Amino acid sequence: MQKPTKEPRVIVALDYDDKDSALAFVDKLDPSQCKLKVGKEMFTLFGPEFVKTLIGKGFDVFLDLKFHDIPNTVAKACKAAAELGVWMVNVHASGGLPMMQAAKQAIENSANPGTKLIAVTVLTSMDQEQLSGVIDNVTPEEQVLRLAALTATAGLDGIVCSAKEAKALRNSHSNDFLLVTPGIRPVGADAGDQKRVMTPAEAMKYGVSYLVMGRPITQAADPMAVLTQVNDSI
Ligand SMILES: O=c1ccn([C@@H]2O[C@H](COP(=O)(O)O)[C@@H](O)[C@H]2O)c(=O)[nH]1
Repeated sequence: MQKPTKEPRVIVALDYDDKDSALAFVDKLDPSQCKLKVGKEMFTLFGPEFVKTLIGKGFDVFLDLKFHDIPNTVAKACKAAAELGVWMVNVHASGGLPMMQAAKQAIENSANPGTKLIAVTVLTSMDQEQLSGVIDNVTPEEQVLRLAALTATAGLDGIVCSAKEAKALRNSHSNDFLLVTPGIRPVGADAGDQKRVMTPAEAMKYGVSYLVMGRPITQAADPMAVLTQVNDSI
């Protein structure tokens, strides 16, 4: 009997400045091992065609462009992303309730109404000190919880946050509310510019839905070995 395939929980952030290197890596992967994330760098360099190439290879693609603009503009951008065929797209929750509602409505009215829409809360590169430069008297966790509540009110599918907030979030949001967490670092990995970090196994234990991992995999001497280790650990 064929083994049922489990949905992959790792989203590999393809932050390459060279398309050939990115595709050489992708060609070693199988869509059952991970999903893929295309962010601002690769989208700006290689555009929608690159995203379509990845979708054509059978991968679920998270288009991480973090839209943040007036509702009309964000809604049109989300519609365009959905019609590109991506699995997931995101906006900044700090754009506000009407902006998120407009984005959701635009996806529902698009040719791909099943496209997932999530909202960025507090970037995982921000610690208390950095957040204090933006907003007074609030911890990263308090701000994440507040923006998560706003995102849920808007009816979105979930949020981008750090795994550090997952435990508190699961007290007020069901498992259907997606927690997509960058800042994932295997034990001993370099944190780089990430401040709120956690290991893959710990993050899954606290109820994260998807782990976003870039450099620990793509810049490893053996990226496939790291991805296999992470998948085995969760
Ligand atoms: O809060 C956020 C939102 C998005 N990201 C993105 O995730 C990856 C993380 O890459 P690493 O190399 O594993 O640090 C990257 O594409 C970011 O743009 C984030 O890190 N934090």
